[in-house]
Amino acid sequence: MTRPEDHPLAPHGRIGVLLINLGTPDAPDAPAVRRYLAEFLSDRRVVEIPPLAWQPILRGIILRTRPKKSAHAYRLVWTEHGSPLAHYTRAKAERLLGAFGPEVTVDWAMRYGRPSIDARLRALMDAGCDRILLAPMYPQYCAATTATANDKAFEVLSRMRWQPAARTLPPYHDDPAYIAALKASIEGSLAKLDFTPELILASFHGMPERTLKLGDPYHCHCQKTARLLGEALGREVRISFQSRFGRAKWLEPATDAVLRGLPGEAVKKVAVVAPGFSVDCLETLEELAIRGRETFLESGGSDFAYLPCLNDSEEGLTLLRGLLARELAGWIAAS
Ligand SMILES: C=CC1=C(C)c2cc3[nH]c(cc4nc(cc5[nH]c(cc1n2)c(C)c5CCC(=O)O)C(CCC(=O)O)=C4C)c(C)c3C=C
Ligand SMILES: [Fe+2]
Ligand SMILES: [Fe+2]
Repeated sequence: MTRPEDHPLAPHGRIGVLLINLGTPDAPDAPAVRRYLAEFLSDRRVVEIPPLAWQPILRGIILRTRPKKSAHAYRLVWTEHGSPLAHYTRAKAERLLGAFGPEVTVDWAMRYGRPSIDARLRALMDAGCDRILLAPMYPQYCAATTATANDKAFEVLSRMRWQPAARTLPPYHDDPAYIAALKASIEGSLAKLDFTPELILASFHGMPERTLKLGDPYHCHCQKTARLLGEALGREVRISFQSRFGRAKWLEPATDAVLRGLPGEAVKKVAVVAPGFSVDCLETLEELAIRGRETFLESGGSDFAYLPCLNDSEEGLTLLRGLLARELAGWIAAS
């Protein structure tokens, strides 16, 4: 492995930024989804059941039944560039290359699946980086997302004799720049609709309710984002939680139940947004834009729109540039 002092392009060391997202299967078929789910659902930050009790359920039931069903859902959203989650995450990294000057390189990795955090951290070091900003792509902190991404990166570093310096991007759920980016993106999308929604529903990924009682700030972060977004837009933004998994009680209200109930409250026209997802993925494009629409229209709604995530839009990139520049400021000034 090349070390900073012998890298031909970077005699004084370079700075790396690693955008980290959740991960996604390599292909929309059952074997690839099974490999992905086996890694994801074996993470003790995600499923907090002791492995002796959980692994038999995971291997015996879930990994036998879910991959086929999920692969079908993935096929509905798969693009010519592959999985939307990977495509947009890569696009963000590519479009940020050069944004912080010649000393800073930007790369991307996935917590589960490929490209792995291990491989991309080593690639950054091979390119001469001796300072690395780890940037989990989650506005709201959650142990099941933010913490496990950082854990994995530090686990990789823990095996190195000579580590780079590392820091992590904090959550940005209430950052004015994030709220402003959401507002601009949502207003742009609303302007293109051929109907006027009576309500904006902000759907966040769910979590077991127990994690709230154990002190995870995720639920509070989501509530604050939704409140600030409503204030910025000057209209009601209702919150809900999607993607329930397993039998435990999850955060409520559930997105599908809210969509089913809205027409009964005389809300017939709805726009759904997913501010917790930095990029569109299975959970937004299939669960919200396809199944959510069906649920709402079958329940008596007349008009439904799913508004896209920030993805690699100008608003999204301006936000990310600002967030990352703030973390890099000390390093760039010093190097
Ligand atoms: C115990 C199970 C799960 C917890 C806890 C969980 C938390 C959580 N997840 C995200 C973001 C994403 N999840 C995605 C897919 C997905 N999530 C779970 C389960 C839990 N998530 C499963 C089983 C799956 C796979 C799909 C399926 O079989 O239903 C994705 C999309 C990935 C993609 O490839 O597009 C995202 C993104 C957050 C933010 C979160 C906690 C806050
Ligand atoms: Fe999830
Ligand atoms: Fe889902």
